[in-house]
Amino acid sequence: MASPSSTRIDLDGNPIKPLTICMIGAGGFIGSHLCEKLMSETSHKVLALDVYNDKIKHLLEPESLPWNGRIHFHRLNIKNDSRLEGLIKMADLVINLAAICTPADYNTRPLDTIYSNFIDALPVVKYCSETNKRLIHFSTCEVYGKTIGSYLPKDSPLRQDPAYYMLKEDVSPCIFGSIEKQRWSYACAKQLIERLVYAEGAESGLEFTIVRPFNWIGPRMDFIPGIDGPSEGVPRVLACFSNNLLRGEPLKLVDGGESQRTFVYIKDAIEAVLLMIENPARANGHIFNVGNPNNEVTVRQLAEMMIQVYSKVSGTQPPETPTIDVSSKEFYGEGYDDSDKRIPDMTIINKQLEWNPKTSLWDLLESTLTYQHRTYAEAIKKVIAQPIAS
Ligand SMILES: NC(=O)c1ccc[n+]([C@@H]2O[C@H](COP(=O)([O-])OP(=O)(O)OC[C@H]3O[C@@H](n4cnc5c(N)ncnc54)[C@H](O)[C@@H]3O)[C@@H](O)[C@H]2O)c1
Ligand SMILES: O=c1ccn([C@@H]2O[C@H](COP(=O)(O)OP(=O)(O)O[C@H]3OC[C@@H](O)[C@H](O)[C@H]3O)[C@@H](O)[C@H]2O)c(=O)[nH]1
Repeated sequence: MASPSSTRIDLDGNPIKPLTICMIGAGGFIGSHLCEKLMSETSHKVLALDVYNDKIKHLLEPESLPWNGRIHFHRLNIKNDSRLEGLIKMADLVINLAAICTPADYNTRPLDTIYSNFIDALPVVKYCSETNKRLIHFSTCEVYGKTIGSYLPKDSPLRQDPAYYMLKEDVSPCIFGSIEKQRWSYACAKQLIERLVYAEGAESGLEFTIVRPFNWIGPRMDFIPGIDGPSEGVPRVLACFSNNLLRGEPLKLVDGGESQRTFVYIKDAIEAVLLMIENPARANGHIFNVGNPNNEVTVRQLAEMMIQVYSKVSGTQPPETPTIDVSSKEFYGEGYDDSDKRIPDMTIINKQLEWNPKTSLWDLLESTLTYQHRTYAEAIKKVIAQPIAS
């Protein structure tokens, strides 16, 4: 690990000046890993904005930590807090991570989803544009929606042709379902804010980078229902399956678990974000896919792998019925729809930032499920042992 005090060098051999970064949504999954990286390996300062700070508490206290004074937490909701503009003005760079980004919310709370991903992000773009601050905005791979190939007949040989499924930033269309499929409220709001950021770049000279994460996973992702989140809450798939494994329940496969995803380890992905932060000349004006095209599985295969890995790291037997099928209507409610397949094209990020992911799916699941077991197994045991209130 590089010492924060040693001068860091960018990809073109120039020394990197310490920055003040205004990170909005710093208390979330990605934000917590990014703060950790910035504190342990760089000299940059972070103004960390969020409604919650549980996931970065270990960085904020005790005062004796080597990065004391380089990270300051500001508890605020960007919807309605006048301090936002002043904090952006204090920074050299703004990173916006704040969003509602759990699929269970997209069709059940579409208004909150659209407001969070579009309306609430507007002032951030506006202040950055007005005060000439560089912006790294977090979008999503969901802006691609479904692949072109998904509209071909099931047995069409063209489905094997990458031209029909590979997702390219500067070429692929954004294909969403009908308006009544409210699943796409999130993707559509993210697409519009991307277009706005891009237009501010074109018309007002905003220096921006847009990140499209492809299923980043790892420790601290979302919550375990009934332990550090609501009992009835539905997090993203890693936390759903972790919860099932911790409780010894079958893993639920939505619509047969046929959808395909590529998963990237959070620590690999954070390396890419650090390259963007420290190489503005190479990152500005670009939209980057950040994912691991080599880690593709169906959701069913992901479940099978997680069952095997969890059994290994916890020393427990897999559940007798390892998986069950549930309909999407039963699991997510009316208006759910899904992306069929998500393989990121890596040409642009390879060329601009020389970044490639390193960690295999098996290895990233092993370290993540070891963390899940250590963090939650005892708490789950206690909850299960409690008599149900009559
Ligand atoms: N994790 C992934 O694989 C993934 C994939 C695609 C896109 N993204 C995008 O990356 C970003 C971060 O995702 P994450 O996985 O860390 O999610 P997360 O939910 O863990 O983090 C988001 C953080 O933003 C905060 N936040 C939300 N609204 C806020 C508001 N109004 N004011 C202040 N803080 C607010 C939340 O409290 C939370 O801590 C999101 O924009 C998401 O859409 C993530
Ligand atoms: O218990 C579960 C949970 C989820 N799933 C399925 O697993 C797949 C992945 O689900 P996730 O919860 O990780 O969410 P998705 O990959 O669909 O979308 C995510 O990707 C990009 C980001 O912008 C967001 O974080 C989120 O929208 C979906 O096909 C979902 O239907 C299950 O089969 N069982």
